[in-house]
Amino acid sequence: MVKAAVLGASGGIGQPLSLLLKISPLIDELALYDVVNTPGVAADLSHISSVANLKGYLPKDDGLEHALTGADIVVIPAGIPRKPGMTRDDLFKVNAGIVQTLINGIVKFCPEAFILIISNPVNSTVPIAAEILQDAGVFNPRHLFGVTTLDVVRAETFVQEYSGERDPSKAKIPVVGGHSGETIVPLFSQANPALDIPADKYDALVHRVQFGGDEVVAAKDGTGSATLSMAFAGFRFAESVIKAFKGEMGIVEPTFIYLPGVPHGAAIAKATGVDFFSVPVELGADGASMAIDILGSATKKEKELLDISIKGLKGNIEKGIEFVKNAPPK
Ligand SMILES: NC(=O)c1ccc[n+]([C@@H]2O[C@H](COP(=O)([O-])OP(=O)(O)OC[C@H]3O[C@@H](n4cnc5c(N)ncnc54)[C@H](O)[C@@H]3O)[C@@H](O)[C@H]2O)c1
Ligand SMILES: O=C(O)C[C@H](O)C(=O)O
Repeated sequence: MVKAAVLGASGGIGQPLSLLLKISPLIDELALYDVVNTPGVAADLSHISSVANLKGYLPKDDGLEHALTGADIVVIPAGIPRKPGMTRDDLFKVNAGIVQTLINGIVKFCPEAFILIISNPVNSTVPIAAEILQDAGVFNPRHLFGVTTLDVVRAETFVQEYSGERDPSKAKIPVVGGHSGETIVPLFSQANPALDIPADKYDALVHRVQFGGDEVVAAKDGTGSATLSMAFAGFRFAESVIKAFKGEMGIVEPTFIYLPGVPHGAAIAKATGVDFFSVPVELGADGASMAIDILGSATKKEKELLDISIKGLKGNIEKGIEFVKNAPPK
């Protein structure tokens, strides 16, 4: 039996993500929580003739407690999205508090669940979650993931003309670092199968992966950011976590983790100087079973990109940790 919960289930990401989870045969029970509209979203999705038994919850009547109790996996797309002209860091003020509230709920009602954080800025919201879980004495770094799969999905899509794959997802391209602008680093040199990117196209391709989110924000013209592609990416990552939990071997996904708490991660933390970083991670029944160090094989150009990424990430991570340290005592 697998129970999944979506927090922020009525939103632009939450609704299509909940649809994908509802039709997945891997999930037996699905709980949808949001501060608004979950009765309608749940009523609608509950008519779909698929395996998952689905219920919607609001904050009233202990909704968060009911949504989270017994959950094996919690996916969090709650929080405000960007508008043109904003950075993901501009979302911190509002979203840090939302993530704090929801992680406090997880501490109380399902501290052993896998936690998948989509809410931006991921570079800071994941450290916020880690710090809260740590303070509560329930932090299992193998169970906490910042979802950076959309960066991988974009890289696969944008290199299709060079990968020659009819199905772009067949090209495995590790994307490492963080999830905002220059902290995102596609390692095209590590693609499998190998790519032949013309030298004069390389910089534009890297830039497109790093700033793909801005393309969508601009096109949506003030009405939000990526929702449908993110639902696809969030579902792909959640499905990988669940498949590994159920015993499937050999699943590897890049994800933003607390490196010192995951086997083989401490060496990467030492080499980069940051504790939180997205790297390819082997998933197992207990979550992140091993961080895979591919940074040493990066090209000179990729190492320059990594240096820029690390510089940016340090401030984002520190900001998340400080937020929890300075939070008023509960
Ligand atoms: N990690 C990524 O790659 C990635 C990609 C796209 C978007 N995002 C981020 O995901 C977040 C959500 O984006 P969206 O487009 O779905 O936004 P949205 O505004 O459409 O939906 C957010 C939902 O969160 C709900 N919410 C707010 N506070 C809540 C709380 N305390 N508890 C439960 N639910 C709450 C809202 O009611 C709303 O339904 C944003 O922060 C966005 O930047 C991340
Ligand atoms: O760009 C955004 O703000 C949303 C998301 O992080 C994305 O990469 O599309």
